[in-house]
Amino acid sequence: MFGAVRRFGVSQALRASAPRSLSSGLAPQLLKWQAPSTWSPALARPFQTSFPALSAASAEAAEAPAASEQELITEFADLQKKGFVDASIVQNITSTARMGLTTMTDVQSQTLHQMLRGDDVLAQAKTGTGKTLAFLVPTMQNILSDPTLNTKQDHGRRGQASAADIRALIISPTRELAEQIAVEAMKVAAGTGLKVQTAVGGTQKKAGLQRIQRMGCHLLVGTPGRIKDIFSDPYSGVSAPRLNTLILDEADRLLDQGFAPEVQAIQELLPDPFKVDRQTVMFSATVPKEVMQMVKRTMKPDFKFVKTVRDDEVPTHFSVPQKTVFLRGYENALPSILELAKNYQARQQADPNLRPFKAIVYFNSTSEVNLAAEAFNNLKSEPGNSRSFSPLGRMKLLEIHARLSQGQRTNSASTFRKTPEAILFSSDVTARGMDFPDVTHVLQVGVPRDRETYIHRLGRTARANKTGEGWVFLHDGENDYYSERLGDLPLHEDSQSLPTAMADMSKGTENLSPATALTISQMKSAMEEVSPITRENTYRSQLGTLLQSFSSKRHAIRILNNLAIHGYGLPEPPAVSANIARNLGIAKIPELTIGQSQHRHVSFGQGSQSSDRVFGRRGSDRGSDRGDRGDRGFPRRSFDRDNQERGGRGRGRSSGSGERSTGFGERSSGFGGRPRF
Ligand SMILES: Nc1ncnc2c1ncn2[C@@H]1O[C@H](COP(=O)(O)OP(=O)(O)OP(=O)(O)O)[C@@H](O)[C@H]1O
Repeated sequence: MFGAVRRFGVSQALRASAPRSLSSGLAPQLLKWQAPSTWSPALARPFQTSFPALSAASAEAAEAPAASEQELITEFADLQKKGFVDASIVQNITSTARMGLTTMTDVQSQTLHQMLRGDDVLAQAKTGTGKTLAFLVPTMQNILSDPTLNTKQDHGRRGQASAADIRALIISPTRELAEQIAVEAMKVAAGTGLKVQTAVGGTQKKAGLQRIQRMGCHLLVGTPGRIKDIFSDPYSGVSAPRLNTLILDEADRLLDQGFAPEVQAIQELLPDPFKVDRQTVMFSATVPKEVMQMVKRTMKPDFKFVKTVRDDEVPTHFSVPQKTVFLRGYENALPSILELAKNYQARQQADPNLRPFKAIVYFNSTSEVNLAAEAFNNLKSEPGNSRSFSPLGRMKLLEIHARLSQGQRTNSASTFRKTPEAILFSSDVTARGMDFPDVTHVLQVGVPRDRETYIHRLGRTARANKTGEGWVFLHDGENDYYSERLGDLPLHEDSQSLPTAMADMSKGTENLSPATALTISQMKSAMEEVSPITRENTYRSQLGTLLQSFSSKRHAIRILNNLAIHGYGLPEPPAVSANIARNLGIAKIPELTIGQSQHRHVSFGQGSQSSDRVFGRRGSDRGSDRGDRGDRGFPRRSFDRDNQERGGRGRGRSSGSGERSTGFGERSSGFGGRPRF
């Protein structure tokens, strides 16, 4: 009987049993969580549900053979054979014409019974190990088994579903991830009659609501802002009076301070768990300690913690070489990336077994993403010859970040997904959960804001048992910050592969090898084609982020100034408003130019004598509060929480969701915003 064991009548023997070890050799850990000493019954009251009176389904459940529930199932086909999961679902997964999967991953096997049973589950497994299917399959099965949906009669023709039929809600921190989960859910649900709908920001709310009303919905996937919006709107026509499953994908992100208020608000808008029992499920590759407190407060006290990564094991994949390149200056970063791509292409031409170069390049601010994408798109194999081809041939060069419209974001993501050879310049909008096939390289410029960000970004490669490489590009001066955050990860310094990384960009190219000289000239020439306003604004936006990576602010500004001149080809470092300088605590640093600037086209080597006119005086915080207003194009507000539901250039904050707006240092994902509960 499909899903018969859900929620009801779970035997103590079953609860106490631990699963067998999997073939992977990893010792699986199933931790039955004890109510922590800090756990307060009053606080958790809504989640301490006494189980509802037995229904017809529960009577069936009581009869379900407990022994089979304990069995660790590792083949998808066995889910059907042993009566745990509906045949259509299993066929959708196993059929070679569809998903073509045979063996379950550790996290899929080890969460199955708890999920089917309706337990609260926290699952931690490495990136790219199939967590999405791990929560989708049992959740869908539970919906199919729900007696109140009268599924058996309706099976395969559940066209009459209504907008009030939502049984499961999946929340994801990003729009792209929500869409991706929904696409996977629809594949799994094909032919079952289950209705999957999405509710994400950046799309037309009204059209989405009408779709849900017209077609009905059993499983809703969305982003926090839009979900909250829908459930708090009495006129939305969409409600979930019988919702009994709440899933937080990328749970640690959803419980951090940027999202937690919205997620909590959503929980309050859901049916009273005293009246409608609710299973809460959380999945992520990372569960930092500080998030555990929040998890404990959100889940039932006896929730199950399924962990397929050992405490003493590094959380990244062994199969991914991870390299650190120390740069002479930040101006060497883009030429080094160009060199890496060209080198790989050359190797691939010689060795057809190598997969095409498909890389994601992460930066810590959206301005950097935009600048890098523009510069790479301007590349010419013969510097200065606009008719020459790109040195990267036909490689697609894409960008994605929150300052693009949702349409542009979706377009970039889907083009990157289907293009074999491409570079995606990205903010953290794609760092979590995105399943782009065949990514060969993940490159990170600058120290990521925290260890979790590094792990999730790196996880965009080497998914589903494939291989890949990770590279981090840093300035020498960031070493302390780097060691503090990533010191325990298996990163190895590579000082050989990329000579461009250590070239002195302030000098001519005479003493460099022809290949290095050409790469640098190509990059400098491409950068000159980018508008000076874009380059200047990128400098300003980097101030806030870079200052946090260096112990000496003055040192950071010198490094940034070198980048402005030798990397961005500006005649001198752009002026920064007095207000911003004061806020950042750098107003007294002599190397900082304070004031407003006028732009005109400039190119490498023109030097400061041909500089933009600078108003205000160097190293002074004089000037006025108007300073930042006068900086044309200055990113006035942070587009942090980059990976969230906002879209559209320059739109203001649309909800009180904890979005951090600092007005400077638009680090792409809320730098420093670790959750504190
Ligand atoms: N049992 C399986 N066997 C082989 N491939 C699988 C299996 N389950 C899922 N996959 C594939 O593995 C890829 C990664 O899956 P998924 O996106 O669910 O990973 P994840 O663990 O959620 O990763 P992340 O932590 O990055 O969110 C997908 O392409 C998916 O189709």
